[in-house]
Amino acid sequence: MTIVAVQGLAKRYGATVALDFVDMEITVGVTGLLGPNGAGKSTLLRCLATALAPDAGTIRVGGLDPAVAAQRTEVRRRIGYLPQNPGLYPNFTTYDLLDYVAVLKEITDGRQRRAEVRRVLDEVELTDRAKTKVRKLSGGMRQRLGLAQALLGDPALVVLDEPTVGLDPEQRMLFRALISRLGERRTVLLSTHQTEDVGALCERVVVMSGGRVVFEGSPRELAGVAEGQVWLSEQPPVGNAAYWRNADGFYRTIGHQPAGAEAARPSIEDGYLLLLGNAVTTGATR
Ligand SMILES: Nc1ncnc2c1ncn2[C@@H]1O[C@H](COP(=O)(O)OP(=O)(O)OP(=O)(O)O)[C@@H](O)[C@H]1O
Repeated sequence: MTIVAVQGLAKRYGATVALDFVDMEITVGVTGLLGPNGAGKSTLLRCLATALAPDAGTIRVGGLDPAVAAQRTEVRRRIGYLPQNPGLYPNFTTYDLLDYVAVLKEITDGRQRRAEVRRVLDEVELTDRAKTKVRKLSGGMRQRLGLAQALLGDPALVVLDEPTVGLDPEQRMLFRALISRLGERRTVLLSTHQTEDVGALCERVVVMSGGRVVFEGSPRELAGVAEGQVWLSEQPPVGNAAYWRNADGFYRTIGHQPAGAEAARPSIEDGYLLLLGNAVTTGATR
C-alpha cells in the first residue's frame, strides 16, 4: 500500500538544484534513502515533513496534500520527523523535553500526555533516564531521545535523517533494533550513508544522486547491479581503477575482470558504488 506519493518534486536553493523533479512511492515497512553528500536526501525529507515547501511538484501522505493549509495539520500529525541535528535543549530533562514537544504536538490533556511520554520513553528504552538532563546523555541516548520525540502521537510515517551517523557500533546496533521494530507496523523512511544500515533494516531502497532518483528496488536488487562485476584476486589487480583489501587479505575490485581474479558475490555497497560511478579508496582495508 502506498503511504507517500511524490511526483515531480523540485527544489532549488539559489542556483543549486537540490531536487530535480523527483518521483517516488513509499510503502509500509522500512525504506532506505541512500545517496552521497548533497544528493538531496535532507531536502526531500524536509519537504515530506512539511518543514520546507517545494518549488514544484506534489506530495501526498496517506492521500492528504500538505500544500493545502486545511490538510497540513493532519499531515503533520501523521508524520514523526527526526532531523539531522534535532537541537535538543541541553538543560531539559529527558522527560521534560518530551513533555514539551508533546505540548507542541497538541497533546493537551495532561494525563494523556504523561502516558504518551512514558510510552515513547519505553519504546526507545530510555525510561531509566527520564530524569537525566539532555546534556548528560551519551550520543546514542540523545539520538534515541530524538527518535522518541518523533514517535510522540504515534505517527504512521516516521522520517529519520541519518539517525545512525556518529554512533559507535554498539549504539548503532541498538538503534537498528529499534528502527527494525518500528518498521513492523509503521512506514519508516530512513536516510543514510551506510549501506550496512540498508542491508540490515530495509525492505526497499531508493538511491538519490544529484537531486534525482537513480535506483528504486530491494537491497538484493541493488547488490544485483554489480552482478558479474566484482572480483577477488590474490595479487593487486593491474589496470582496474580502484581496489581494496578485504578481511581475508584478498584484493576486491569492481569493474573489468583482472587477470587471475575470481568472481565474488556483490554486496549492496558494490551495487551502490557502481551505480554512482564512485571512486573507491585504493588500498583501504574493508
Ligand atoms: N539551506 C540551504 N541553502 C543553500 N543550499 C542548500 C541548503 N540546504 C541544502 N543545500 C544544498 O542543496 C543540495 C542538496 O542538499 P541536501 O542537504 O538535501 O543533501 P543530502 O543528500 O541530505 O546531503 P548530506 O548527506 O550531506 O546531508 C546540496 O548541494 C546542498 O549544498
